[in-house]
Amino acid sequence: MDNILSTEDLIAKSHEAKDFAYSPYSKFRVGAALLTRDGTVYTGCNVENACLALGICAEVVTISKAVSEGHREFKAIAIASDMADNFISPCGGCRQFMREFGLQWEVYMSKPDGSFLKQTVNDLLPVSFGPEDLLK
Ligand SMILES: O=c1ccn([C@H]2C[C@H](O)[C@@H](CO)O2)c(=O)[nH]1
Ligand SMILES: [Zn+2]
Repeated sequence: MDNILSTEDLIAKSHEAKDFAYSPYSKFRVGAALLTRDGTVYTGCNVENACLALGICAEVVTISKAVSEGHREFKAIAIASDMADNFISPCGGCRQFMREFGLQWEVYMSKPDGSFLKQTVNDLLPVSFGPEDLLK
């Protein structure tokens, strides 16, 4: 990432977003902060439901907020949870959701102390199926 917003600031925003998590069933709070290529930042959190299967992940909420406001080109997404010992890692569904919008953007998986693990979407979902396979 370059001059737009520091990695540390994007991660901090993902931890702030975690405060809005609606997770009464799992009690597992997740926040995300997404940086678009034009420098706009969107945040989101997981949103669970009494019909448990309807819960949605923080990453899907956040990417959907951006796409629904016209953004499809992303530089990075930061993800936050309360786990002190593990970096929060996106589920398989979220990896596919990210992959829809490219393979070479960055995913920062963080801990509450701000430490992080950086991977590209392609690192997290190699040999993937994507829009290029359908939109020929
Ligand atoms: O990367 C992740 C992992 C889990 N969750 C949510 C889904 C569910 O609400 C709760 C427990 O799995 O955490 C996310 O939002 N993102
Ligand atoms: Zn997920």
